[in-house]
Amino acid sequence: MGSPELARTLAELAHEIRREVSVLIDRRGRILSVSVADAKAAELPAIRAGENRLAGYHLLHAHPKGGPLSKGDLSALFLNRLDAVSAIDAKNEGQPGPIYTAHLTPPGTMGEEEDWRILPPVPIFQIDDFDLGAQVSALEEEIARAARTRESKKDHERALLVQVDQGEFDAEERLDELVELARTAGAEVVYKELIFRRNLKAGTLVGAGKLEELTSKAYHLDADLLIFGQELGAAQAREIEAATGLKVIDRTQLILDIFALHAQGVESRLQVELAQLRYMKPRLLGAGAKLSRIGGGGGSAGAGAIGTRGPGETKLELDRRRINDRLSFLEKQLEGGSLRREERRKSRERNAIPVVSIVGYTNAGKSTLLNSFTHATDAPRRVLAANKLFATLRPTSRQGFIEGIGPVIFTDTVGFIRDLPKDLTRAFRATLEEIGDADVLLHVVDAASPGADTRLSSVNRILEDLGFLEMPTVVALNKADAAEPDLLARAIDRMDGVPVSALKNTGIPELKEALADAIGQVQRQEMAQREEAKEVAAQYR
Ligand SMILES: Nc1nc2c(ncn2[C@@H]2O[C@H](COP(=O)(O)OP(=O)(O)OP(=O)(O)O)[C@@H](O)[C@H]2O)c(=O)[nH]1
Ligand SMILES: [Mg+2]
Repeated sequence: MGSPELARTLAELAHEIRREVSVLIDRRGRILSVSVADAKAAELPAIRAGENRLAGYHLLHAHPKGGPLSKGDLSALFLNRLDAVSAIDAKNEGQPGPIYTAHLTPPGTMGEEEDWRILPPVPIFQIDDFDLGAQVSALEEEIARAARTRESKKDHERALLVQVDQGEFDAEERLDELVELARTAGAEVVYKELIFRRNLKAGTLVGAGKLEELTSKAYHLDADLLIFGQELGAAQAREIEAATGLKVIDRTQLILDIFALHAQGVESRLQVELAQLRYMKPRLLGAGAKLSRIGGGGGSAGAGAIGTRGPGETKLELDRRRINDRLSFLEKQLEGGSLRREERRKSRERNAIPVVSIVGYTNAGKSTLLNSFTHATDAPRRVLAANKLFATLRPTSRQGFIEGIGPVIFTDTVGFIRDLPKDLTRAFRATLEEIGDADVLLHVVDAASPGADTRLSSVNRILEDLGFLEMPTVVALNKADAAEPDLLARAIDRMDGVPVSALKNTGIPELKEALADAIGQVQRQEMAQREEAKEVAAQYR
């Protein structure tokens, strides 16, 4: 690890020019570079992406001010996966003082100790005594072993989740929702954190120090995916990737990904692809830069990696030159779709059979309720209901029956979510507009999970955007079986809803009664309007 002569020369030089001096030494003792800079700014070769090894270099440097290893030295060690970093104390007129050395600790040791181990300082003449080589090979062996275990058990990408709390009242809920989204996308959440920050940092959102902490967490928890609950700008995502070496995606990408996984039918696939391309387009510009991935497990960039999935079997086409062509093709295709829908709408006799649109937050139990309404508990009539977000993407209609009304068509719709990505709202607008064809809306609320009120208002906000807030609406407080009784009682009061359990089939008759009332009212109104029109017509005859 360098010779006493080299150490002495460095100390003299640092003292003379009053700057830090660094040299990079490879494992055969050859000096690769010399820089007048501290460890963080020293010139270092790029890390070999995806390799489960150390960099193979030892950074030796002299501090004119003296003292042990600084925070900057240690993070340079960590972030660059150096074999070791050493600092020579040069404050004594260029006479080299003790040498401080640190090397990394093996991954998976979080909580027990730091990311690095600082060895006891040694006087310069003992510099040849330590066998850094043995230390380093032991460490590399351990890193490789961890990587092998990881490869063998890895069917899920392991992810760190970060939600920035800017003082929103529902920050905690947002983090929980992010966990659900990540889980639905097939990630294994190994760490989550709510980071309080009133002001976001332009480049890194959470600041360089926090990113370092997260990099360290990822190293020890063997994760290579970092998911942000905030939308990241293209430049921001790249900066965070560069700083952490992790694959970085945001909530929007995660949602797009889930939609891509669940999209069924030609039209939803086109809609999802359109939304994905619109979102990806600015992010592909300038994304050619090679990223170093610390701890990257090799396979993670393969087929089906989170954040790169396309709808159905098609992998998301990332060729920038073809994006524009594809975008206009998709837009044209979807335009055709909405025209066809328009015609269908016109040709259909205006609701000879009343239509109830089931709307609500994702995972509220809309599909389960549809099944329970239409007694479709057996395949193949059963609609997919699953404890995953956005299980339903395509509107499905089933005929049911309501006492006093007769046959009724129930339509299941795509679930809503707070801050639905703009591109997705746009893409699904045509689908969502079908909600407006209904006579009555059935708004399903999950009354058993915390935050029912916020979810109810998020849904109402989207309905308002679509112009459907004024439609006659019945609120169902679902999952009554799992709800805290007094919380449920309060929710009934506040939201004026009917408690039901779609799963246990309780409260269904009462809910149908409420729907019958609402439909009856709509029918009476329509009847009155028709009568009025007839009278007006009669006057002019
Ligand atoms: N305990 C309980 N769980 C329910 C009830 N209704 C639905 N669930 C569960 O909630 C989860 C979501 O149900 P879905 O019917 O798929 O919800 P959804 O609203 O259609 O969801 P998306 O289509 O993803 O928007 C499933 O795991 C259901 O089993 C209920 O009354 N009680
Ligand atoms: Mg559903």
